[in-house]
Amino acid sequence: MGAAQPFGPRLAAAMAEHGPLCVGIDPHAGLLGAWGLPDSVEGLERFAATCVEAFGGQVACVKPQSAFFERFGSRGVAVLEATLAGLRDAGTLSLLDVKRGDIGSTMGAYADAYLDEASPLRADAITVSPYLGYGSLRPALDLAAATGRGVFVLTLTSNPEGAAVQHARSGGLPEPARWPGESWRERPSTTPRPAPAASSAASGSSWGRPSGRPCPTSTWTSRRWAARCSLPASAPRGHGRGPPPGVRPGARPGAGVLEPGGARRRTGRGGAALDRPCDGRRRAQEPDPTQQ
Ligand SMILES: O=c1ccn([C@@H]2O[C@H](COP(=O)(O)O)[C@@H](O)[C@H]2O)c(=O)[nH]1
Repeated sequence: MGAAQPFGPRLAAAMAEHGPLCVGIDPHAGLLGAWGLPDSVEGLERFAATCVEAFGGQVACVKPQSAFFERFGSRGVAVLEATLAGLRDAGTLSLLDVKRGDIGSTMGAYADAYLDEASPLRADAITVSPYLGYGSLRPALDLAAATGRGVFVLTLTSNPEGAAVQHARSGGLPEPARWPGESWRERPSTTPRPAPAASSAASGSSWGRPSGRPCPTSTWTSRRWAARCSLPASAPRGHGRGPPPGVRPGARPGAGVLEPGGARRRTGRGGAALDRPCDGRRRAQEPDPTQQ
């Protein structure tokens, strides 16, 4: 594989032509019903085909949610294949929302399923979950880079339950990935601060976070998109060239338990000590346990 144009410039071009809108296809039972369609594979097929016809060639990107196709089994997955093919034929970028994340050969198989040029379920980009560690995503990141596809890594999601994990803080051992520059502004100056350029190059991070926005929202998601797409084509993009921002190179992962209520419990030597979940506003007010 070689000459595929990277996804970033392709998305930037699509947005320049059609605007920043990414249309989600989420055919849940209620929506099918509202369209006067049965909650069946036939209804799904009709809904998805209408979306392809309506949005193909009109918007920068379409995001089918895989779960709403998978719930109908192999026939639903066949509709998803047809939907992705229809978008391809229309020249519209597809972002398949599958939120996959696993380790080793399993992650490799997910990558093959969605990012390989020969796969019937290939999309222009997918969503992945970094819960098993950003490095576990490497098979997807590498294949995407090789085939000119994109990988959107979940960081902050819009659901309220996400904060317990996504905003958990470590006790000085490897921390959850942070937005470049986010935590360092809040911390005392004794905290080591990586040089911004080195940090972003090492992490391959390409997201930008608007400052002063403590809570994730759906609107926020589209801002991240815009920030990502406005980066120059030469900027490193999520290829796992190093630890994420806020994680020291060479830092060891370890085990830790997040107790109900947020109390911290170490689970052994080198354990990553997650303490309490918090939202951004509380975090700014609370003392930082790593500085005590
Ligand atoms: O943080 C999030 C939240 C939702 N999604 C996906 O988007 C659609 C629905 O979003 P709404 O906010 O309900 O309109 C669905 O496919 C979710 O899985 C997401 O990707 N990230």
